[in-house]
Amino acid sequence: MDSKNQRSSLSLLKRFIGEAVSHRKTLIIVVVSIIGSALATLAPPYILSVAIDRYILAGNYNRFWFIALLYLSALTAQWFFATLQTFYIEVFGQKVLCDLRARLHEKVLRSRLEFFKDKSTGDLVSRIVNDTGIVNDVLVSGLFGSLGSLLSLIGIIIAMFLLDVKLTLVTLASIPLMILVAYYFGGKMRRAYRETRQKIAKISSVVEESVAGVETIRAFGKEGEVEREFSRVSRETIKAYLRVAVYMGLFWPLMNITSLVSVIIVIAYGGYLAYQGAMSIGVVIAFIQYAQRFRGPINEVIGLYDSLQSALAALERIYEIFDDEGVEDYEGVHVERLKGEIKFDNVWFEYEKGIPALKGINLQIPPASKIAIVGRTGAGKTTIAGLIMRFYDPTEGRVLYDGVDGKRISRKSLRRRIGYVPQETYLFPGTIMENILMANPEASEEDVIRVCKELGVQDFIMRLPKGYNTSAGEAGKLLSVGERQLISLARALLEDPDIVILDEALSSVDPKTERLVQDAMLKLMEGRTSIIIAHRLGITRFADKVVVVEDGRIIEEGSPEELLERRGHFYRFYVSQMGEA
Ligand SMILES: Nc1ncnc2c1ncn2[C@@H]1O[C@H](COP(=O)(O)OP(=O)(O)OP(=O)(O)O)[C@@H](O)[C@H]1O
Repeated sequence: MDSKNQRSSLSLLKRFIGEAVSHRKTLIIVVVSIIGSALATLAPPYILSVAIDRYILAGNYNRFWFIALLYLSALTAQWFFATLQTFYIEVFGQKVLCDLRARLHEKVLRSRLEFFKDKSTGDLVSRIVNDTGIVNDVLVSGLFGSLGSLLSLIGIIIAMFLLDVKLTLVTLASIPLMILVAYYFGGKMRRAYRETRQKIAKISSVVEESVAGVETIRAFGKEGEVEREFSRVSRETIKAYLRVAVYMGLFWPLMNITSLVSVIIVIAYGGYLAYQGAMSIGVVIAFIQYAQRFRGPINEVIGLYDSLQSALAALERIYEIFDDEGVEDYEGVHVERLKGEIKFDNVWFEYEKGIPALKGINLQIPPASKIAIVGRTGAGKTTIAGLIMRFYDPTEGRVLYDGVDGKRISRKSLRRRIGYVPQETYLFPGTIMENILMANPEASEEDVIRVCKELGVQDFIMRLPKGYNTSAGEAGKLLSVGERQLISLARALLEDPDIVILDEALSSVDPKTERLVQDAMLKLMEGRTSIIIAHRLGITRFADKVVVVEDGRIIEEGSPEELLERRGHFYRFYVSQMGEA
């Protein structure tokens, strides 16, 4: 890592810690329990040495109960603080994690749509779920665990020095060996373990892809290839797990043996000193116990160092989302109701710099009028709708609502007044009832039923296994595109908007449902400013005005009759579509 990277990692870490310490109360309990735990670890070996020297070897049994009780209390304290530490580190970690995830999720929901363009869903999910998990494991649990370990290690060394300097120096000679083993074999073990997680993620993604693409896979007869890919990944996973088993098998026994080296040193040298009368047996036994306690902390601290890189990388991916500036602002005046006049005033719009999708659109939509937008694929119809919803703001020019620049109106309140019926209806998790109710928090279940009856949606909802209480997941499988769009229409009607935007479903709908959809659309449009993105031109006969868009420009506009008479672009579209029909 170069120094610039190191500096930015350090600032990321500082920023993270700065945010994490806001959970002050839990943090204080954690710190107290870590200190308590480190101190409590030191006591038992010392008490044992006193018990041996002053009581057992001295034959002083009448007050032995006292030292035994002390020993028991020290063990209890050790247990108590260790439990407290484990639990509260987890509490603290989960609080930080929950916070981080909630903020990330909120940020994603508030991001401008441009933000999603260069990110896959999988990538975002992984940042919000996995990366935050890694950060919590390493930077919260790992860091605190290591802090505790380091504290115990320092405590142990100080206690040993206080007992005997020479024996301490000799015992410490085995520490470099332990560090070497923990670093080399432990590192290999941890890397192998990380690989197993990657392999498992790979298996999940293969399964996910084959479930999502099952129809395409069958249509192209690619089952064999997908199966082979799956078994290849499965075999790699097995190999990765076996590698972990080998390194685990090597590492822990080796670590035990290395720590026994220090014990042997203590027994040999300490025993020699005791034999010469320069040291008591109790102190030798305390040393043996201390020496055995090196192993855990050393492994933990080196483990943290090892996983720090991946945690910092995860932290970087997390803050990349936080620092993306493309957030939708919800500022501006709040509108309760709109008359519904919309005006496009020389509107230009670019998704990508230098490539305009709309090129100087001028369009006047009077209140309660019906406008049909037609044009070839990619002409800019959906973009016009997106600008009315303020999913995007014009690169140049203005969109005015009742004469007020859209940029001055709060997006939330504006959208609340616009009913949007997309081509593909998204059903939220929950029941059909909840799915329609969400459009208007003030509406009751009776309102939903009334609206559904009005739109002629009631019949097919009642045919679902549990009627309105059918889950969206189940309903989604049972309903056709047209029927789902009807639910969307019911939602929009319940919202009682001033402006409606209808993106007609492209997929072929059976004549009966098509009739229902059309009637429902007309009902929704009644008395409201309506913008219909018309793919099938039949619906344009209900429009006051038809606007033909091509390559981001309006190339023709007028009433449907006028345009048919003019025998221009609209006429040619119409004739070719009717001809196909
Ligand atoms: N998110 C986007 N990022 C970049 N370019 C886009 C994006 N969405 C649309 N475009 C481009 O903007 C232009 C207009 O697209 P738009 O979706 O508005 O057309 P449309 O008339 O609605 O087409 P369709 O009938 O296929 O829905 C197209 O050239 C399209 O490639």
